[in-house]
Amino acid sequence: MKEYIVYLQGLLKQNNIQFEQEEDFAQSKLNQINNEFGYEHINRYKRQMILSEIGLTGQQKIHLAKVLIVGAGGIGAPAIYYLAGAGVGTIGLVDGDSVDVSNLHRQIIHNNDRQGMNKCESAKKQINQFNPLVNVITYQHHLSSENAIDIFKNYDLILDATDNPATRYLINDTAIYLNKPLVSGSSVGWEGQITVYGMQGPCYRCLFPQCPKTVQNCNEAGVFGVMPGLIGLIEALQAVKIIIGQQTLSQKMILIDGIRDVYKVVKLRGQQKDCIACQKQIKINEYDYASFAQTICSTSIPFRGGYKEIEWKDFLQIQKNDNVVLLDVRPSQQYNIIKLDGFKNLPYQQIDQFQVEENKDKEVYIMCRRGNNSRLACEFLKDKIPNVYNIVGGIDLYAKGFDPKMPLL
Ligand SMILES: Nc1ncnc2c1ncn2[C@@H]1O[C@H](COP(=O)(O)OP(=O)(O)OP(=O)(O)O)[C@@H](O)[C@H]1O
Ligand SMILES: [Zn+2]
Repeated sequence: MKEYIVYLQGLLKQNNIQFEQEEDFAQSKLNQINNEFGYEHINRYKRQMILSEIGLTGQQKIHLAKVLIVGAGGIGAPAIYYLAGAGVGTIGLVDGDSVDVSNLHRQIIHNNDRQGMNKCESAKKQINQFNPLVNVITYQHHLSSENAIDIFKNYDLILDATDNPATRYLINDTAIYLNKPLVSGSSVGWEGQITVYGMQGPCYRCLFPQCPKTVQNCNEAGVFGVMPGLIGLIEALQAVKIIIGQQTLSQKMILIDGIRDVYKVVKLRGQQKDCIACQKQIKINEYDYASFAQTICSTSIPFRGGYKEIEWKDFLQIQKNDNVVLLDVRPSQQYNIIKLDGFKNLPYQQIDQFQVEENKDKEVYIMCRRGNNSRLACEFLKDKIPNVYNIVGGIDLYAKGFDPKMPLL
């Protein structure tokens, strides 16, 4: 009982809730637990309950905990699974996206039959079968500055399992504003990183007051499914350790390089006195997160002239003879997976290797994935070759207009 009261007092303090009679509150929680927590729970969780760090009290804390997971994608999927397996009593899920077949190599809580279904709904269906003792609450829309506080305030701790910097700052600011511990991870390519914000340590803004320019959230980067999987698992581990009062990754970060097998724990700098999130100087519902965290991928290259542009429908009418050169400037990995007849590959990064002398009297048509790098390639060649054309919209637009079944990479 005494241990419970201390734990509950901690929770109340964390959430800035003042209760006159904390003992009464603790007693009512205990009653709730006594009514809810029985043989069924012990049978299911006994293999972890016999661990000295968990025990009956720890398992009951886990049962009482309310954990919010934002994003039911690559990181969220294993986090949801393992937190439900561990017996977290209430799990909230926020995601407005629906299941796509290209998600399934990593988002293992979804399945083939649930393509097109909202991801929270799909995850809830899975958890209901997997562990019916868990109450899953779904928010089937994206988190925004308008709804974040209202959702977060119902939970004890937050997991960031999203993939874009604007949402990362929004989640950080809201969790810090409400004094909720935040477990935050990200993964791209073969890499992943994870830490815990708040809890007297730094927050995301303490570390990155300006949005890092290298942050990418575009699906262009590619990801090996195990990497977000690992990060999601460690997020679940951190969440449970916060609940049972064990040491966590606060002020530390795990960095994983899966292709080189490098696993590092680095120390982070502490909370910053001038951090506007930690100082609670941000009006979350008025803050423009999209402009603050504009990403490289969201920018599109404008047409600045000096070369010509052509639409696919006109390009397809052109006689392809020896005087016509077709260039695909996408990365070679993408070209090797899917290509259009007649196009040769020269990745944009190597455009300076284009044989100008050999081709300067020809018509050169350039395409890429969406029409941005091809514009840059045209800009590079426009003073060297008089007839350079950018094919507007790249192969994505071709697929949409002329071959709807073609996979978009
Ligand atoms: N503001 C937000 N609120 C809730 N969920 C979000 C928000 N922003 C992103 N997400 C979700 O976070 C998840 C991130 O998952 P993941 O990184 O695996 O990428 P994805 O968007 O599912 O896939 P892909 O990038 O291949 O299209 C997605 O399900 C996405 O919908
Ligand atoms: Zn901060």
